[in-house]
This record gives sequence, structure tokens and C-alpha cells, in this order.
Amino acid sequence: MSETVTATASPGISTGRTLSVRGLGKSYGTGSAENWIIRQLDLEVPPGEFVAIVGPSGVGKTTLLRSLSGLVPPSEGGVFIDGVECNEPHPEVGVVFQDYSRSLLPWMTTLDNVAFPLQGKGMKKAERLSIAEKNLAAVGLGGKGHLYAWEMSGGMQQRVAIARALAYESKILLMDEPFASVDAQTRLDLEDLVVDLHVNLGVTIILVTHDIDEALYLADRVVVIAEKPAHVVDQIVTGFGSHRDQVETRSDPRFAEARGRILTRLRS
Ligand SMILES: Nc1ncnc2c1ncn2[C@@H]1O[C@H](COP(=O)(O)OP(=O)(O)OP(=O)(O)O)[C@@H](O)[C@H]1O
Repeated sequence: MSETVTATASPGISTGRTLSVRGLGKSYGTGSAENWIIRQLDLEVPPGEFVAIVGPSGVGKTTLLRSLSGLVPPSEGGVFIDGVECNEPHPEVGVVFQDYSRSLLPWMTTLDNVAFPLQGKGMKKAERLSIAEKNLAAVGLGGKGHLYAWEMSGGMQQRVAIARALAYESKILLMDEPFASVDAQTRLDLEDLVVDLHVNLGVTIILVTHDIDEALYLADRVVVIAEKPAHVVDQIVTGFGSHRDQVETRSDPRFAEARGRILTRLRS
């Protein structure tokens, strides 16, 4: 059974950060085998904005997100956080991946999974557990810290992954197809959870998805990447404000208009 959850303020988050992508290029291989996936990609995401990146399958969305997270070094250009070049994992950038089943450590309880990365901050155990508990509550899993991954649904495990990213004081949250592996109803619930987290916590969010409707429902701005090498080919400010409703927002004439524009752009 799915639950509807309202996010509450997390202790880990204050305001977001500006993320700037300048002339980003990423290639795999060398010499005559060099394959440019992304090239000349520019993007500016101010503090607190929610940006969704859409594009056709295989265009390079995951490659872009990995470059933003510092997990993959760019081949050209760079990623800047508040104007400072950052081409390696940044302590204020949290990442949530699609595959929740591989993101949680199976031998640890949920509470320990969320608290684990905080060890690197040199905090005492009681403080780590307290932050973990508060962030679990923020994603609707208060009091569930004793459970193991195998005792939770896919949607619950993905909430834990989000709580863990938030607990690490992330000011920028990168999400790669975070709802692609859960059922349709759970997906709607998780979408609304992320909307609430964004509104209540003010964190900057960049989410990659192949689902145009999901992008329009969640984001302040939808960035379309396409062609080979991939670059930004269109951007749409959704204009729906902070209030989103799964029925009302998706029935808004601007929603259909934006969807039509993106589909036309991707098929041209
Ligand atoms: N480590 C790698 N080495 C070589 N090529 C890679 C590597 N990672 C990705 N690629 C290639 O880069 C291209 C873009 O892949 P990527 O996963 O970023 O696309 P995507 O838009 O996220 O795809 P999808 O929508 O199917 O998830 C693909 O052609 C892929 O084969």
C-alpha cells in the first residue's frame, strides 16, 4: 500500500547553491575511437531552483548527471558551485540514483544507512543518529529506522536514499531517474514528496528523467538536451508555482502546451 507523505524541515538543509555548467564536454575513448557524448553544454541553476533535464534515451542524461556530481571528470569545460570549479564529488552535493536496491547497505538498519556517511564529518554517534532520525522523519519514515532494506518496499528504500542524501547537508540534490524502478502509485507519492522537500527545504534540485510529464510536474524549469554530441536545445519555465496537484497541474493547458513543444523538439 502506498502512503502520502508531507515533508517536514530537515536539519541538514539551509539554502541552495548556484550550480553553473560552462562549455561542458564529455567523451569516452581516445584517438580515432573518441566518442563525444556531450559537448558545449551550458546551464545555470540558481539557488533553490528545481530543474528537470529530459532527452531521448541514450543521449547522455546519466553522463551529464555524473559529470555534475563529480563522479565523472569532464573532458572539456567545467562545473562550478557558487563560482568555484568543482570537478570531483562535493560535500554539499547529494546524489540519488535510480537503483535503490544497490544504494543501501543490506547489513545495516535504515537508521545506520542514513547515519553512515556522516562518519566522515567527525560527528559523535549520538549526533549522527539524531540527524539520521530527523531526516527519516522528513521523508515520512519516522520510527522506521530499525528496518533493514529487505523489510521495505521499493518506494520506502528510495525514501531512505533521499533521506541519506539530505542528511549529509546537501545543498544541491542530483537525482537520476529516481522513480523509474517503483510502481505507478508509489511514483506519484514520491514525486509529491520531492515537491514538498523542495518547497520546504529550499534545496537546489536537478533531476534527470526520460518522462516529460514527470519533468513538467516537478520542475520550475525543464531543460531539453538532444543531438549528438548532446547540448541544451530548449528550456521551458513551467510557471506552476510551488503548489502542485497530480490532477490539477497535469490538466493545466500550459502543461499540454509545454509537453507538445518538448515532444516536437525531440522528434524534429
Ligand atoms: N563508461 C562509459 N564508457 C563508454 N561509453 C559510455 C559510458 N557510459 C555511457 N556511455 C555511452 O554514453 C552514451 C550516453 O549514455 P547515458 O547513459 O549517459 O545516456 P542516457 O541518456 O542516460 O540513457 P538512458 O535514457 O537510456 O538512461 C551511450 O551511448 C552510452 O553507451
